[in-house]
Amino acid sequence: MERELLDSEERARVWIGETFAPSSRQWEYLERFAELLIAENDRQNLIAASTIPNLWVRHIADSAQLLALDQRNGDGLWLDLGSGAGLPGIVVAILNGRPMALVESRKLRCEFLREVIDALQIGHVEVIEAPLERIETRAAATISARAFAPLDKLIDLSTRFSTESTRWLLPKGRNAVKELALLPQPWQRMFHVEQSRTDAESQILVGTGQIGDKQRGKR
Ligand SMILES: C[S@@+](CC[C@H](N)C(=O)[O-])C[C@H]1O[C@@H](n2cnc3c(N)ncnc32)[C@H](O)[C@@H]1O
Repeated sequence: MERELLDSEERARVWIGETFAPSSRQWEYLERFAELLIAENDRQNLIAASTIPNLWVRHIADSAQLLALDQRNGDGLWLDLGSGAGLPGIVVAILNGRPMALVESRKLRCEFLREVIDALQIGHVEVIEAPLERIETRAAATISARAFAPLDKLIDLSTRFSTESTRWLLPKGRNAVKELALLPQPWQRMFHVEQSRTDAESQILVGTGQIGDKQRGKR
C-alpha cells in the first residue's frame, strides 16, 4: 500500500501524533525546538530559509520518520552524524528516551545544540564536538546521518561504530538508489530502500548489521 505523503504542516503534525502519541511535554518540546531553530537561523545558517514555512514537514517529520524505522527502546546508543542543528537527533531524542550522541564538528552549531539540550532539559543527549574521524569508537545501536556525506564516504567513516545489530538510517534524497549501486555488493545487500514520507522523490536507505573490513575487501 502506498504511504500517505506528508504534504502539509497539518498532516505532518497529525502523523507525528498518530505514530508516536507524544505527551503534552513532548509536543511542547517539539514546538520549542522549532522556535529555537527559527530564531537561531537568523544567526547561523542551519536550514534553508525557504523551508521555514514548511518546517514541520521538511525538518520535524522528516527527522521523526527515521525513528519510525527503528522504534527500539532501551539503552542502545543512537549516533547522529553531522547533526547540524539537531536534525534528526534532537527530534528523535524528544520523542524517544534512548541515549543520543550528536556528532558535529562546527563550534557554533554545537553551542546551539547545547542550548537546546539545556532549554529542553533532555539529559539523555550528548554533543560530541569534533570531526567524526577523531571521536572515540563506541558501539552504536543506531546510526543516522542526514545530508552528511556521500554514501561510500559515510560508510567508511562510520563502520567502526557498527555491530551486528546496528540499524543504519540514511536519508539520501533523490540519489539513494544510485549511491547504493556504487557500493560493493556485500554492503548493498545490507540495505533496503524506504520511500520518504515527506518528499515523493526522496528515499531512505535502511540497513542492519556490521560493515567489516572483510566485506570491504570483496569489492
Ligand atoms: C549539510 S549539514 C546537515 C546537518 C543536519 N544533519 C541536517 O540534516 O540539517 C552537514 C553537517 O555535518 C557537519 N560535518 C561535516 N563533516 C563532519 C565531520 N567530519 N565530522 C562531524 N561533523 C561534520 C557539518 O558541520 C554540518 O553541520
